[in-house]
Amino acid sequence: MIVRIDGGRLWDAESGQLRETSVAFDDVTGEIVALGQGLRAEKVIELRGEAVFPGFIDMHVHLRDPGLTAKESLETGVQAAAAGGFTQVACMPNTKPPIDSPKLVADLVERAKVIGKTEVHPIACITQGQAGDELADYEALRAAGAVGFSDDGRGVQHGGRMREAFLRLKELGAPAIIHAEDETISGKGVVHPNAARRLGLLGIPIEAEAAMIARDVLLAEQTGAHLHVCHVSTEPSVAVIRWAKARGIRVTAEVTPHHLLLSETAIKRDDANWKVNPPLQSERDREACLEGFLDGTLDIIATDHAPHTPAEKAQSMATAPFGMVGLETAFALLYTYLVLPGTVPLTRIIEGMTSRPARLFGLAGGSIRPGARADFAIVDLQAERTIDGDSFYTKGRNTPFLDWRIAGVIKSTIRAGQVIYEAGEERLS
Ligand SMILES: NC(=O)N[C@@H](CC(=O)O)C(=O)O
Ligand SMILES: [Zn+2]
Repeated sequence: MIVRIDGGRLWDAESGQLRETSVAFDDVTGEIVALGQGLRAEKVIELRGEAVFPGFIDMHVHLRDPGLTAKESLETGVQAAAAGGFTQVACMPNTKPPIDSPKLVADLVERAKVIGKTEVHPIACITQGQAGDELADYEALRAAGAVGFSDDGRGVQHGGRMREAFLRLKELGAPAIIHAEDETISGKGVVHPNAARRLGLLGIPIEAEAAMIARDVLLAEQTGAHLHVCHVSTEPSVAVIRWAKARGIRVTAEVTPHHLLLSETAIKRDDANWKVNPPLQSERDREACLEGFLDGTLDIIATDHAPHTPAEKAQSMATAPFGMVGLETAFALLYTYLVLPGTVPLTRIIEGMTSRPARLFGLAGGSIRPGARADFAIVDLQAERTIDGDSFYTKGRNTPFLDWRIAGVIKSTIRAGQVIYEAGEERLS
């Protein structure tokens, strides 16, 4: 059946504007058929001036399934994703057991299809069991549906092992997605050294991140593999990536909403909702990330959605796990606090959440044009709300953005021509 969306303002990537026009898609093939006025359709979705963006894509989320489902399950994770306007997410393998076998990859893809909400692209382990030693079977994992490889949650500490991984990934044409952290530098630290001093905690020296990025861009240069750097958070990291790109090294990078919006100066007390890895860094680091995102050094936005239970996060920062939830607040936070004040153009945010991740990782979607997959995030940019954990679809409540005012409410999300989220729908469990 041909379905038409009327009354919306469609995102036009070329002009970077919203345009009052219609779009028609086929809900059987799941593809966009045409844009413009007077399109024939058998069904009409009537909007009231909402913005229609390409479905958002998040290349870094933790769905905690299998094994850690007290924090999140595949069901609640993909519902939270859909509620955030995301039609595709890539999930990290630091589950229990870690995603290091083709069966675990295929299971996630299959189960997500059955749930029928956001599409899930598993990222499989670089090393077996994320133990940092024996390499996983990339070919088999890729064949099962892995979109890339990462030991996220930890960096691969052994440079020689990482070099072997790069050689194999180059052969396969798959990206190495790195959590950059030299643990001999970060040690047992939990926050930026300034916050550590204020609160009597252990600090994470900021060079723990850039030191490993420097190692890996050199390995990527020599091996020719695609290196993708997760959650970049410091000024020297941005400088190293900028240098590597200028040199022609195949490196891409992501930045999170929290590292663009918050710095360690905002941490007022020992509250584990503010504990994340890499940590909130200095104001100077935050500004460098913003600049890096604006000039394209940092390619894409990723949430690093990392749910934990309220009990885990009720602990002191010294012992609570690292991580913040982000799927349901990402777009609105960026829109309200970067776009509306004029700091970042809307087009850069949308590109960082749609077309760029699609292009970098060879995914469907990411643009609104005939023949593209009918993936849409439908957003009321005028509507405002206050961030309230009780309204979340994720099981996680761990965010430092509780009570922040935001503009931009996701009204509905469509993936491959199917409505996968409607504001106010019931929670899955
Ligand atoms: N980012 C975090 O603070 N935590 C992540 C791990 C990670 O992405 O490094 C987690 O799995 O909880
Ligand atoms: Zn990480």
